[in-house]
Parts: sequence; structure tokens; C-alpha cells
Amino acid sequence: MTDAAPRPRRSVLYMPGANERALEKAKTLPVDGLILDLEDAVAPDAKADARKRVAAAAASGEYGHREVTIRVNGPGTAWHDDDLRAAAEAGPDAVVVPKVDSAATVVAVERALEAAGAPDRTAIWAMVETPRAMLDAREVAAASERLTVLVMGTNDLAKELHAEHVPGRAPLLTGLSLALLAARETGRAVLDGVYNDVKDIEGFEAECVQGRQFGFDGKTLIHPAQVEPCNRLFAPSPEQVERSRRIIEAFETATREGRGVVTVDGRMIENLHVDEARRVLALAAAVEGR
Ligand SMILES: CC(C)(COP(=O)(O)OP(=O)(O)OC[C@H]1O[C@@H](n2cnc3c(N)ncnc32)[C@H](O)[C@@H]1OP(=O)(O)O)[C@@H](O)C(=O)NCCC(=O)NCCSC(=O)C[C@H](O)C(=O)O
Ligand SMILES: [Mg+2]
Repeated sequence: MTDAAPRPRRSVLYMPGANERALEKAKTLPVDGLILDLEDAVAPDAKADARKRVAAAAASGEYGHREVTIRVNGPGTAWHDDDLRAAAEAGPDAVVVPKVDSAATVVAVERALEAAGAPDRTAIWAMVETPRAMLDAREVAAASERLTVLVMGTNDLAKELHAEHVPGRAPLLTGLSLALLAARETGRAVLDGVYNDVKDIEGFEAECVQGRQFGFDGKTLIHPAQVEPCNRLFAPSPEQVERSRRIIEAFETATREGRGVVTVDGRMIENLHVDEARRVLALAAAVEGR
């Protein structure tokens, strides 16, 4: 079940599962994915009602091209098992599991989903947001073929580390890198964490650029105002697309002439740069298809 083709996951929006208005509004937002949340955004008294709403929304088929996922409450909580059963029945694109910190947790979730009759199409997205998850990220990512995406939980990670949220995210960079290494080594996609200040679009954009430069496939979001900048900044730019085309063309010409290396704009281009240029073009085409 590992993703092969580049599926755009530039923008993945959380919405509180108890908020009917947000669930409705999401049908009109140009996001690549949605996380219908049963965990942090839902108060204990509202959990049962939210579970019903979210399951109905996920099963409705009304979200078009958007990937629809359900975030269940974490392993060990009073709601986890019921959430998994409801999610398995609803059959979303994925079940997002928070606070996964071992391969055993992933395997337990996989077994519970299968026992509850989850369709094969329902993947597992594992949130990595604890020190243990960071240190065992590779084992978590490789624990199941159903697991297709790692999701950073930067609020929980900062809390666990006693770290401060600062511009540039220096305290979190090791964790971000460990998740990326684990995802790329195992062929999983990987999404960056959320930006809490919904009014600060400039700061949000800076964090999108940082996430993209690191190699994240996209970012998780908490407010509709974050969607457009996120889509724009995680898609290949027109300049990148144009340069990628020139790289491929120049390399193909060089190969026909018996050369294995060439320069474009004064920079050395080898096979590996051509692979990267093809990845960029494939992603740009997939984004264009949206
Ligand atoms: C952050 C918010 C509480 C802000 O809410 P509010 O002040 O009400 O926003 P606005 O008035 O600006 O809303 C304008 C309209 O947009 C809709 N809206 C707002 N947020 C969403 C959303 N997430 N999805 C869909 N629609 C949304 C409002 O309904 C308004 O619509 P309308 O009335 O028609 O104009 C709020 O944005 C919010 O609740 N966001 C999500 C919070 C959330 O899900 N948090 C949990 C996930 S993050 C997390 O857990 C991180 C991770 O685990 C970690 O550890 O890091
Ligand atoms: Mg969290």
C-alpha cells in the first residue's frame, strides 16, 4: 500500500469533528486532504456525538477529490477502541492515529481495523509527536504496509521537550529531520505540523517555505486562511517547472552525444538531478490535475 505516484498532499486541514459548520465548509475548500478530528479539538462530553458526525461525513462521499481522514483518540484513552470501530465502518481514506510511539502500536491499530472490517483502501497515518516516536521513527514507519503517511505533531513534541515555539523552530529541527529520514527511507509521505497563529500569514508562509525546503510533502493546517498560501508554496513554482524541463532536455541531448554530465545555468547536472526534475514535473502535473 506504499504510495508510488506523487499524490498532492500540500494542504491537509484539521477540523473539529463536533463542528457541523466546519464539516460542511470543508466541501468547498481547495485542500488536498482533511483530518476530521476526534482528539484534541473535541471536548470529552462531545466525543460520542462527534464520532457519529465524523463517521457520517467520511462515509458521505461528498468531499470530492479531497483525501478524507479521521483522527481517532490515542491508544490507551477511553475512546480509542470505539473510534477505531466507527472509522473502520465509515471507510475513510485513512485513520490518523495520534501519539504513536512504537511499531507495536501501529500493528495493534492495523489488527483492530482489520477485525472491525476496515476496507483495504483505508490507510493508517501515524502521528509522530513524542520523544520516543522520534527516536523510533523508522520502526514506526515500517511497521505496516497500511501505513502510508507520517504526520508531525509539533505542539505535542514541543510540550514533551519543554521547548518553546520560536521562529525558525530550532528546538524542533532534530525531530523534523528524524521523521523525514524515516519517511524517505521507508517510502512513506510525510506532513509537517501546524502553525498555531491563524492571523499571522507571513509567519505561516515562512514556515511553509522551511517545511518545503526540508522535504515535507505538505503541511497540516488549522484554518481556511492557511490553505491558499500552503497550496502555492508546496507546489512546484513555474520557474522550477521550466528549469526541470530544461534539465531533462539538456541531459537527453548530452546522452545522445555520449556525455553523462552537462551544465544548465552554469550548474552541473547528472542523472540524479534528472530524476529529481522528473519528480518535480510529475508533481506539477498532478497539482495541475486538481
Ligand atoms: C483556530 C480556530 C478555533 C479559529 O476559529 P474561529 O475564530 O471561529 O475562526 P474564524 O472565525 O476565522 O472562521 C472563519 C470561517 O472558517 C471556518 N473554519 C474555521 N476553522 C476551520 C477549520 N479548521 N475547518 C473548516 N472550517 C473552518 C469557520 O467555521 C468560519 O466559517 P463561516 O462561519 O462559514 O465563515 C478554528 O479555526 C479551529 O477550530 N481550527 C481547527 C482546530 C483543530 O482542529 N485543532 C486540533 C488539530 S491541531 C493538533 O492537534 C496538532 C497536533 O496534534 C500537535 O500536537 O501539533
Ligand atoms: Mg498532538
